[in-house]
Amino acid sequence: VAMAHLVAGLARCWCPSPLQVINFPVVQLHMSLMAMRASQKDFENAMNQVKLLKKDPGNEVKLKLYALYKQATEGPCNTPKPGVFDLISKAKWDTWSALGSLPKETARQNYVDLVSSLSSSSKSSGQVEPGADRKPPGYETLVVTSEDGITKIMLNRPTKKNAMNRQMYHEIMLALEAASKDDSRITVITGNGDYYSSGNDLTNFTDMASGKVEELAKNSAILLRNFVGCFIDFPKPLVAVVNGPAVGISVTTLGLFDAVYSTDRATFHTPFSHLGQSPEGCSSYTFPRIMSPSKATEMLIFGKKLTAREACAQGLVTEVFPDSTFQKEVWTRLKAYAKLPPNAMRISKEVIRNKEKEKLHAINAEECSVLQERWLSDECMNAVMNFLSRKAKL
Ligand SMILES: CCCCC/C=C/CC(=O)SCCNC(=O)CCNC(=O)[C@H](O)C(C)(C)COP(=O)(O)OP(=O)(O)OC[C@H]1O[C@@H](n2cnc3c(N)ncnc32)[C@H](O)[C@@H]1OP(=O)(O)O
Repeated sequence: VAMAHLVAGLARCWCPSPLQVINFPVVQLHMSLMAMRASQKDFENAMNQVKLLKKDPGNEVKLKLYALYKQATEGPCNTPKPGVFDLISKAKWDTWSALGSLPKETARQNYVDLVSSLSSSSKSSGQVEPGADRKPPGYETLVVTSEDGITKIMLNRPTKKNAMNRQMYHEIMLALEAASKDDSRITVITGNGDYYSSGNDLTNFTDMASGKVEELAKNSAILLRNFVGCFIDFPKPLVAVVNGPAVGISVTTLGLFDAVYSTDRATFHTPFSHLGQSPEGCSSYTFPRIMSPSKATEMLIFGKKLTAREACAQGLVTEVFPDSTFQKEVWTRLKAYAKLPPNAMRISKEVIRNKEKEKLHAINAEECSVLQERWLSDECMNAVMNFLSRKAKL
């Protein structure tokens, strides 16, 4: 349901008309192509053409259209930043704000050009296909359940070792938002299959090899910042049930959980240097504090892989359990914890987290902006290409 809300919300946000719907009638489109300087009339035409697009252009394009429309009509973003859990408004605000001081005329031209490119790639057959672009409700990359006072968010791409693709980042944010408001007392993140998660899905970077790499890097940095922001702000006790090896962002974000229970089969590593990347998930701040600066360096710079017992000795993991009894022991304990008074748990978390919330958000912003540059480096692109061409296992 939350996913449906986001999709519907974004479907509304890219076009000024409140009547905009997700399905588009199939209509032959007539374009004012390649106008060097878009007039107000061109702009109005483009707004009308947007409503006639046959194919849903996807959320990123809709956000871009929204931002360009706002910039063209109102100028630079001048509204207060929405809260981190107001996902749709925040995504819209971020995209508009990213346009900086782009002149109104240029934004108008870019809007017209973008609509033009969408329209020319939109096939027209003269028939309406009801429901063709409608997404089914629910999560595609997660299984989310709630019982015994515990909401369990299970990463569910076991054949890809639960690598986090863009869809999964968005769905985790939505699931956390929903869990923050449901009547559960504890929220758990775990993985399906033999891995907790192999971290960022490296195919997220495939598009960087072609076309608008700067734009993709910028959008990825915004997505990452919002994603990590949800962990910083999550108001209830958040527990990781680490059912197997964890890599990259699935390790760094552990520093933002309230407890981390691990099977003795799990390993933990962050191969950032191997990938030409740099730390994220606030790990540049949390890891040196949790471990010691030099132990954090071994992980974050040299990519040292820790066993579960080593990670526990370093303070990253709360407790390690034998794999054979892991699930039974952990869930028995969590069910007992979930009987504790919910308000007391929430308030205690608030007292602990509030001391450094602002700092964590600042660290998150800085890490994302450094990464945005890193993603464009040869070191990063070569490492990703190596993985995708199966030359290297990390
Ligand atoms: C929006 C952008 C935000 C960016 C945030 C940045 C985060 C930084 C990080 O997270 S860095 C960490 C990135 N992760 C990795 O580098 C891990 C890469 N994967 C591996 O090294 C290995 O796959 C493995 C060690 C995790 C597992 O090896 P194993 O041999 O046991 O299994 P396979 O390699 O055969 O994997 C099975 C299939 O899963 C696919 N896969 C696994 N991990 C990833 C991944 N991270 N990205 C994309 N795909 C992944 C793998 O390709 C296999 O798929 P196939 O069966 O179709 O070949």
